[in-house]
Amino acid sequence: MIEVHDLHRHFGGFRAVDGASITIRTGSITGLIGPNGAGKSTLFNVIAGVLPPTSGRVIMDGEDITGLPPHALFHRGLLRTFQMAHEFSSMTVRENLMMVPGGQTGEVLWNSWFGRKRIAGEERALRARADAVLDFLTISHVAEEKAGNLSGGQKKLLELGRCMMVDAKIVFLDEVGAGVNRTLLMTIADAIVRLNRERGYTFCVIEHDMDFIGKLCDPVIVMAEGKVLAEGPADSIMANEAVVEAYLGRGLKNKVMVEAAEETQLGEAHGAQPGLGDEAGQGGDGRPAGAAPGRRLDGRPWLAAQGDDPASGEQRP
Ligand SMILES: Nc1ncnc2c1ncn2[C@@H]1O[C@H](COP(=O)(O)OP(=O)(O)OP(=O)(O)O)[C@@H](O)[C@H]1O
Repeated sequence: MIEVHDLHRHFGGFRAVDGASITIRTGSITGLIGPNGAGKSTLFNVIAGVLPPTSGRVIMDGEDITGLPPHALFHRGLLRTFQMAHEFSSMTVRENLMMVPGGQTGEVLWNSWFGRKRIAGEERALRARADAVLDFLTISHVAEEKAGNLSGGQKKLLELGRCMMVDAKIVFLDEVGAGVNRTLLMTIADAIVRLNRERGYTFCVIEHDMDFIGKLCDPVIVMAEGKVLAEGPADSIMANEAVVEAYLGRGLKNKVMVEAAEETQLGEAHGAQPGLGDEAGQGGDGRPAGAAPGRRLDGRPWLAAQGDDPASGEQRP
């Protein structure tokens, strides 16, 4: 369990995190949502040791881990992935996975001369583990591909795979769905649920896609202006006036709600089935066909369903 007590992180006079207290229960998939600039990533960075807090405490399983560097947290099984995936682009996908566990015999020059047998044995074991991870994530077909050639969604799966190469206890995922097409988002969601149920991983997930949050996360914690605004099951959070207002402000909220009601009536008339797995096409604004507007509570447009990260023009194998 992670407990965050009255955490502050200020940048000069600006309070990016302003007295946030949260609990991440062991075995949960906890969602962390909030409008842009709410302080979600900063909170992640402080918990994961990327930034020191201005004040406050982070406790993991009863031990104070406040301010420990990322490598120390890594050894305790606490990992954080980033909005932008951090792969070694000129190495293959399998190699990216194989290099995650540290302390390999071959890293020492002396051993590379005199410990060849041991190194070969370790490499075989690592390769087998990497291949099992790729199989679990259903991306075995890209094992030999240079990681730089992967699509945005495949890079996110690779990040998850890196967490699986060590025995992670708790994984902080930052905007796992950003720039990812709906099909791969389903694969990522499925991998998260299986890692949670079958291997006992705890997750804390920042995500703007409310279908994704609603299907995966319990509880959902909402941040606004550096503070925790609300916490609870996804459906009650999405119906929470204060939460919708924090995202939209009252004028825009009313407009979006009227549009959402109209759109729902239209969707029902056409028998549309909104949801994460809806791949029947798209609405004119880029969201999947039948998905109600406002599923992104911040009102930003949906990404195109075809291909990941359309803006980046990334090449996919
Ligand atoms: N290193 C920094 N220096 C100064 N201000 C920062 C720094 N990092 C973040 N901020 C500010 O802190 C606020 C919170 O940023 P943060 O990235 O944590 O928000 P967020 O909720 O993750 O937003 P988003 O959903 O857009 O990623 C923002 O106003 C941001 O500009």
